[in-house]
Amino acid sequence: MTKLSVNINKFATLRNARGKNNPDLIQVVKDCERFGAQGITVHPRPDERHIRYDDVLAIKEIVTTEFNIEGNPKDRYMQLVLATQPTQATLVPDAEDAITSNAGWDTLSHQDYLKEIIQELKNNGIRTSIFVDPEEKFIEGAAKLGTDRIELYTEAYAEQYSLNKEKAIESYRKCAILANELGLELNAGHDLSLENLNYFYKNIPNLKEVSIGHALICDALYLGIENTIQMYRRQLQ
Ligand SMILES: CC(=O)[C@@H](O)[C@H](O)COP(=O)(O)O
Ligand SMILES: NCC(=O)COP(=O)(O)O
Repeated sequence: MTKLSVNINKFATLRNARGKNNPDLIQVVKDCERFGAQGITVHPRPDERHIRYDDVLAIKEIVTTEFNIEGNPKDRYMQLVLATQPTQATLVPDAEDAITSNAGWDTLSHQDYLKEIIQELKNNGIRTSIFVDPEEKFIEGAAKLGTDRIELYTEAYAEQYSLNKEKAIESYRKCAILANELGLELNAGHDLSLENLNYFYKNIPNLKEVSIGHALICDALYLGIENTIQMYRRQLQ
């Protein structure tokens, strides 16, 4: 089964626009889970422009599915993750001023750094995932880090899907097969949508989880959040 983890960052963007508490993220988490989300993802950024660090601690108190915290494992992220004890920490090498995540790890040149962080997270019982571009050398590098999972960064797939979906999936499928052979579990995310999700799911073996936010929230504006979550779940069948 491939689990759908709903990234709720964009609900927080909307809340922050008025500086009050509408929508209430605690209610959002409860409702997303009730409507079929099998996980909740957040990606707090240093400027707290959407999810805030104190949101993360509050969500942990009520989340009943898998809780996934994404971010660059600098001191503040590590303190937050260790205090929160989520199901999974997804490490993303994004710059402080990045509009959104825009690259995966070079798992070869950051071996020692990542190994140490992964070990610390695993010593605390937290599952780890490493955000990577679909390049075989980075999958091989990830397999030496001791991480439980990798998350394939799907922006390039999403971008190319409408032009040539067979070509768009090629490198992802190769990397997924390699990850399976090397004993790495597999997640995927970024710009997955109702348009491109099912083809990805059908072509990627043993996909454990997709985390989806931006497109899902945009769809929900038209289709409603309950219906939208159900529609995304159906793409994973
Ligand atoms: C790690 C990743 O793929 C990103 O998609 C991220 O979770 C989204 O972050 P923003 O919501 O800040 O764009
Ligand atoms: N890890 C990807 C994620 O959480 C959501 O990415 P997006 O759907 O907002 O692009």
